[in-house]
Amino acid sequence: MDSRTKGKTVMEVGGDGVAVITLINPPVNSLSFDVLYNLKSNYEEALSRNDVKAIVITGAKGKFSGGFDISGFGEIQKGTRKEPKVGYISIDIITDLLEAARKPSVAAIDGLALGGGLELSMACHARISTPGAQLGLPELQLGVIPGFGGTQRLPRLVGLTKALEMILTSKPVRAEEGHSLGLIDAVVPSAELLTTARRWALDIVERRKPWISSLLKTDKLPPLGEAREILKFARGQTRKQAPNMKHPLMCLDALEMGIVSGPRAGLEKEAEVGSQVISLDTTKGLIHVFFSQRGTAKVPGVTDGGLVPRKIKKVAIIGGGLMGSGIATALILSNYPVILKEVNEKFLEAGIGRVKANLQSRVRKGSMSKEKFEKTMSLLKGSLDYESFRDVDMVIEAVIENISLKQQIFADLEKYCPQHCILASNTSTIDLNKIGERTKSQDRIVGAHFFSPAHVMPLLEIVRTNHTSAQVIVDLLDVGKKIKKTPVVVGNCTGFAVNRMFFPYTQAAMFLVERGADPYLIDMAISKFGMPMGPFRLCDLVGFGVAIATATQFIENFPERTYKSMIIPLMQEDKRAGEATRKGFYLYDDKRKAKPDPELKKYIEKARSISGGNVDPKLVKLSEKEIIEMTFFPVVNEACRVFAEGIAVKAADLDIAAIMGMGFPPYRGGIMFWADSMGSKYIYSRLDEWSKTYGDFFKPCAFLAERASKGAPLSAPVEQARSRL
Ligand SMILES: CCCCCCCCC[C@H](O)CC(=O)SCCNC(=O)CCNC(=O)[C@H](O)C(C)(C)COP(=O)(O)OP(=O)(O)OC[C@H]1O[C@@H](n2cnc3c(N)ncnc32)[C@H](O)[C@@H]1OP(=O)(O)O
Ligand SMILES: NC(=O)c1ccc[n+]([C@@H]2O[C@H](COP(=O)([O-])OP(=O)(O)OC[C@H]3O[C@@H](n4cnc5c(N)ncnc54)[C@H](O)[C@@H]3O)[C@@H](O)[C@H]2O)c1
Repeated sequence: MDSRTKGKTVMEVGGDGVAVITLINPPVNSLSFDVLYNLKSNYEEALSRNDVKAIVITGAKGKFSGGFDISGFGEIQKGTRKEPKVGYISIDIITDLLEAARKPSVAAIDGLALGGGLELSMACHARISTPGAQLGLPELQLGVIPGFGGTQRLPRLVGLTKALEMILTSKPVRAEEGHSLGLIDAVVPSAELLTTARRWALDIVERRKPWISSLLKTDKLPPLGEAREILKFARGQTRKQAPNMKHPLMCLDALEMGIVSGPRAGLEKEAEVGSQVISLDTTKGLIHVFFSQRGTAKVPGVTDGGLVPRKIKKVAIIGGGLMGSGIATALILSNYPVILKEVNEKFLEAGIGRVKANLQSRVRKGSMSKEKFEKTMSLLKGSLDYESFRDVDMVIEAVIENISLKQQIFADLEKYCPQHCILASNTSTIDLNKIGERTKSQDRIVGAHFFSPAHVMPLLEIVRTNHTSAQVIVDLLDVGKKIKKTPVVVGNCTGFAVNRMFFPYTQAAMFLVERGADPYLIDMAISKFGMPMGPFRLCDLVGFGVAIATATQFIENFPERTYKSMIIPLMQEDKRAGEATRKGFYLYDDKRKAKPDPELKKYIEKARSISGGNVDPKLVKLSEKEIIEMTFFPVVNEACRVFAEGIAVKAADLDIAAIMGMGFPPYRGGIMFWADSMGSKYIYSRLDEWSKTYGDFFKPCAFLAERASKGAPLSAPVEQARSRL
């Protein structure tokens, strides 16, 4: 393959008169412009050759196609590639050349047919797949819309309601479901895929099988009035669930146009809005997130050295509390045998009970069978001592946040565990060097920082000290992948990356209410911005015990930039400690529904008198934009410090850490991406102004000042910073 081209297709014509065109663009046979233009040439040749009666399209190496090459969108956004004429691929090539051809085509689908891949197959006259195939239109997840006719053909093949479900949720279906929906014509074993597809294609030629153009089907479409009602409902749901995004509604416009005015008009609308969505900021953010998420596992100096992950056969977890039980759940769900150690029978039973409850909730929801539950639980063994640790390959310590206890545990682990065993801690704040101080095993000590609930939250911060070996990082990256977490490798410091970014967020919110802003309006503005909840609701959820423990770490380690608010400690004194006590910033009913509490004022006023601050009329009347900036610019400031210190190697890692660890809205691209959309100069100037009025909590860091002075993006690589990785 020419190194300048991205992928190709090859065509082989068999003695049976079937031309097999294979999509080749590893690793997922994405449809790059090169692949698409090659496909067009192959097709034209197949149509012009007298020895070709029918065509089969398939993908190389067990994958049909993962869809349009997503980097192509980036090229168009950056202007490094000229956008083809609107509708050129979907109408001129896929519809008028392929689907309307006078020779039939069959898609032979193995592995995956996603996005443009599934759309290409839907333009074929039949689809044969293997049992494991995944079929879906996940485009909305990327900020784009199905743009190769998917908005028109999918409803005609599977019905409007199912098509809307598949498109709006971005979730794929398996082959069997695809078959029962009418998306797939036959499911056959892998070894029979091509022969069946060839035969099917010839059967169409010989009229033994129907020659179906999906675009012309109408039997699955509801009557117009009903279709309009269904679409109206879908629009309402979409507005509620994705209020800050335009592209899902634009996608519905294309669907509706096809139903109301016919498929050709629908295709034209799809092409028109498909082209418009590419330049939306939310689309840029989501595409950035797609690649950044995959980039987190690429750690310079670690993953580029040819190291192969060692097999982790057995894991031990110390502490079966909230975190330990969640981590154990995540591991056994991915078939790792786990030993859970606790301090006594009662706590052990409680820990195992929590794991059981985590799995039972899946059984109740129907996502796990009873047999699978039993089998998964059988991977978990309890222990009250270290005897069974003699053959474990990794230990994850998850006991309470107490340095001397953790130090003792690591010293014990060194005695009982084999020499190769990875010694990981789930600490959220403590310096790992301190934890390993009483051992000689610094090279195998690492942080495995899960987020609560550990079996649900997708992020795993892998914390590396100066001594942690590259092999240990590679091993943990592999475990992370196997338990379906997105790992972000960070350096060792108080709070690592996520908690360091989180802290100024809640602190800024406390500062604002002490100076007169309304906490409930702050929460509302931040939810509207796209966070799952505002900082006050979050503090209630986490519990004030954890909030105070974290604050203490920050006050000790970063005193110069910590805003010391007494609101939470004052409430804690009155035994209102958040949602668990039914009282915090909000009051909670039996159903955990939160409602504002007029008594909160009392605590705010008392905290204000302790801190000596005054109500500031400007802060009482903040606009939503100002609330967002005053809470998130301090986060950007801290993210800049984390980046400059080399705690994160890439700004994009902080974007993923913020999205997956803090709930930052993915369509804003992550904290650094969002900051760059506003510009370093603007952020610097705002922080600088606030720091002059309100103090050092807002003071812009040197990195931000430097980038602002050059007008440089915050996400540009740090050349000079001494990377800790
Ligand atoms: C204005 C006119 C422009 C032209 C018209 C455009 C119209 C577009 C029409 C079309 O409807 C749009 C699309 O098709 S958008 C793409 C839709 N497809 C997807 O969203 C699938 C995305 N990929 C995945 O979900 C997963 O990668 C996977 C396919 C399920 C595989 O998962 P797995 O865990 O095995 O591997 P990963 O680590 O995720 O990926 C491996 C590497 O492959 C890269 N990659 C995956 N998919 C694509 C893709 N579609 N385009 C480009 N690259 C892709 C991924 O980045 C990984 O790369 P590495 O370098 O990290 O190895
Ligand atoms: N709670 C969170 O949201 C969260 C998030 C990320 C990380 N963390 C970190 O995870 C760790 C655990 O937190 P948690 O919330 O699960 O605490 P927890 O109090 O719920 O659980 C701790 C458990 O450790 C057990 N334990 C104590 N000493 C032990 C010993 N010597 N051997 C075995 N078990 C022992 C206790 O009996 C208890 O069940 C802490 O370091 C915390 O900072 C917590």
